[in-house]
Amino acid sequence: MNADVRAPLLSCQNVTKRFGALTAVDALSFDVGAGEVLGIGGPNGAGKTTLFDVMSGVVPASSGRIEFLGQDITWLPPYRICAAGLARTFQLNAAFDSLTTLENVLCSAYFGRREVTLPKLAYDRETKDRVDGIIESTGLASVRKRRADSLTVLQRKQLMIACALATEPALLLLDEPVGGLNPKEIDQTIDLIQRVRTEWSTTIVVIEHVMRCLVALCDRVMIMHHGRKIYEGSAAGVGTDPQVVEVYLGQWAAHRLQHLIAEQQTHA
Ligand SMILES: Nc1ncnc2c1ncn2[C@@H]1O[C@H](COP(=O)(O)OP(=O)(O)OP(=O)(O)O)[C@@H](O)[C@H]1O
Repeated sequence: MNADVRAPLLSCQNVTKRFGALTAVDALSFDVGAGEVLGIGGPNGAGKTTLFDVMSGVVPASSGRIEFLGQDITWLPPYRICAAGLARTFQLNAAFDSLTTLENVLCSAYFGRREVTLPKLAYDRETKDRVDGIIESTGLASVRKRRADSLTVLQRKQLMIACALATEPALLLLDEPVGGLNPKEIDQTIDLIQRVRTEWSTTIVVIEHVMRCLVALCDRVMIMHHGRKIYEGSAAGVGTDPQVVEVYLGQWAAHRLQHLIAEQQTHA
């Protein structure tokens, strides 16, 4: 798919985030086209999660502008950004531990799209059915009545995706969705993200260190270093970019990535 022909769903222009003297995100500009999957990689501390924090309103930008669906969302609080259709997951578990899987996803469906007043919490039949469908699709049906703090690492990651989907996002930000998972679980999660893209028509930006995940999922990859973009292009080009190999992958991982891409092209 050619991302260039699509109107941008999200546009980041010179986005900067400073923590005191440290510039975690440094005048970063990029677009995300409707329907595409953009992968973000880069060394630890490159500013990837901070970028998600700024995009989702968790921390305010120091400067720059973020447009989503034609609206300036740069200074909006997280709940308004979520209500506008931009949802995210976190590297670490971010569910309500004492609530069940079902209750967590219902809460997201209820609070994610509207400005509602506590303590009112009422779900209509349509919402309940939609939530049941999401729980089924994300692989959580067998644990729908289990408390979140009793779930496995994979299930907790699935729960974060389920909660995000319950807000009906146009854009979903996934922060290391396969971090800490074993190879079989990684395959399951790649399959889930592919289904999120096709079945929910969701545009996705995914931060990941696991290169085979980025290769399997992404139309385009951006690599960050010291808060800046050092590469933007195909996943296939990542392993041959001298600066990316130097500061991030190293020769061994770059070689493995090239091998993986060659294998994928053979089977395509
Ligand atoms: N709240 C904060 N206060 C001060 N410094 C912060 C804060 N959050 C992040 N940083 C710093 O900003 C830089 C970027 O961190 P960030 O977590 O965005 O990197 P990352 O690319 O996501 O790394 P990783 O791959 O390890 O998750 C790091 O130097 C980090 O220590």
